[in-house]
Amino acid sequence: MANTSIILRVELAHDLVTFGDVAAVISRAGGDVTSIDVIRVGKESSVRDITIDVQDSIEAEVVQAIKDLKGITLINVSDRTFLAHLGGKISVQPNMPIKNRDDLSRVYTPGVARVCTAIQENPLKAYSLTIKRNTVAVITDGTAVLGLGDIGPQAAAPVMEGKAMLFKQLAGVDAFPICLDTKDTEEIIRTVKVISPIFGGINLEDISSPRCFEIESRLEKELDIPVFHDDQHGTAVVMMAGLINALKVVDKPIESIRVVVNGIGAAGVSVCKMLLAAGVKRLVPVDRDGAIVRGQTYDQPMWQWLAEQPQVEDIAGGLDKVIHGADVFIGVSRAGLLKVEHVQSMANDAIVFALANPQPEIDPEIAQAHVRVLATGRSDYPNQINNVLCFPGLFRGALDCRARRIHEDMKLAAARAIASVVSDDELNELYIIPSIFNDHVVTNVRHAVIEAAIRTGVARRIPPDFR
Ligand SMILES: NC(=O)C1=CN([C@@H]2O[C@H](COP(=O)(O)OP(=O)(O)OC[C@H]3O[C@@H](n4cnc5c(N)ncnc54)[C@H](O)[C@@H]3O)[C@@H](O)[C@H]2O)C=CC1
Ligand SMILES: CC(=O)C(=O)O
Ligand SMILES: [Mg+2]
Repeated sequence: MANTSIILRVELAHDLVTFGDVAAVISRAGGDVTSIDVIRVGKESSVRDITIDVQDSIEAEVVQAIKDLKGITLINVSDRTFLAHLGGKISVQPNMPIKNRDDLSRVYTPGVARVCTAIQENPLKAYSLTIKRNTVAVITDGTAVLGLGDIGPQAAAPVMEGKAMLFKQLAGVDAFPICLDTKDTEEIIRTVKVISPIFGGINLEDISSPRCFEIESRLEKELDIPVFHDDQHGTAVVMMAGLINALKVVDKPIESIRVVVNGIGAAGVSVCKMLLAAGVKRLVPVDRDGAIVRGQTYDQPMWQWLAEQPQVEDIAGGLDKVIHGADVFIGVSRAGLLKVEHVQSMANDAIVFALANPQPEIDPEIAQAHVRVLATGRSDYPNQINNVLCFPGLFRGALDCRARRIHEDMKLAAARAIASVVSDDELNELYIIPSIFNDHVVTNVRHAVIEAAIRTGVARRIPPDFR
């Protein structure tokens, strides 16, 4: 269950109620008081801010319990998550102050004109004389935002701003959120192309499938900067890192396992591709109409591609049937689709990655007792498999070596680099994947990505630490 932190500003009438009464009511209703600030103390009443940790599902009950208390006036309720979003989460900062006319004439007209001309004569100079070398566009159309679905470009913005914050804080990359008010594939492709000159890379985000496949592959062909759909490949990379380590915990070789992937959308297709590239021999992709069966025909080109792969089983049926005997379940679908009976029917030492956000395919509290290794996309449980472990270091590496593109070798190298952050001594059921706050993650991913880019000839620059 998700917890939230709320701040209640209350006035207490001293002759009717004490703070002890208030704390007792909060505790009985299921909240935890984490701090109290005294705002004003008068003879007859006092005003305090009470910060309370509470599960989302009972927030309203806790607030109501306080309202019902005699002698209490509830002045305001603020939610710390909403407070953190006030005014947006990022801003643009100049790299130097403009203090006088001399500065002005250098950073702006007339001085700037000479720099413009230099770039016109040699476009590669854009990398040294503009923000291009360190700037990534985070582009969405708002059609598959987290597990919330098609909520539109404006509502998608807080997620894109969050990604931009993570890019900057974790890897020093300047990322800019761009929320497009169109769902038309051709219009999205054209828009991204025409805004691309200022960017060193394109991170596509939360664009629903199957349009995301066409959009990404066309942009990859038509642009000379890396284009990376994070929900596809970032997820697959981090899933792979977790699986490498989870398989060590259960001591099963990757060639022997049977894997069910639920939800063959953006993330699911890339997860399947990466599993095949890593050596999985028995794969069952499942979407809302049941398993994608080897040899059958599908309208969706990526499903058709999967149905042509020899490692995909020719078993038909829903999750109820195909999950029997599976060693690994990977969910990139929707909340609550994996039932406890499903997990109980899996092979011994089952591995379950329930990655749907914000609510996983199964409640971790319920699943834990029936599996050997459990991971979710959430930060409030152990083993968080989230693409944030990948995209900052991956783009840091791609920008530093001015990679033309990000290909499969670079992704697999990133997966291995993330997995390697957890040493064999540390590895256990509850620690298969490092924390995003582990400094080695970005450093190792960057290094592995640059190495793979140089080895495969897509790097246009050798960074100083590789010379
Ligand atoms: N933990 C992580 O890092 C990440 C998690 N995700 C999560 O994975 C989920 C899917 O994301 P995307 O692939 O971007 O979305 P998407 O919309 O492209 O794909 C979702 C797929 O699930 C399928 N689906 C819906 N109901 C189903 C059912 N009853 N049984 C089987 N499949 C069903 C849909 O038909 C679709 O193909 C979301 O919850 C998202 O938040 C996505 C990216 C990263
Ligand atoms: C984490 C992420 O990118 C998603 O859930 O869509
Ligand atoms: Mg996403």
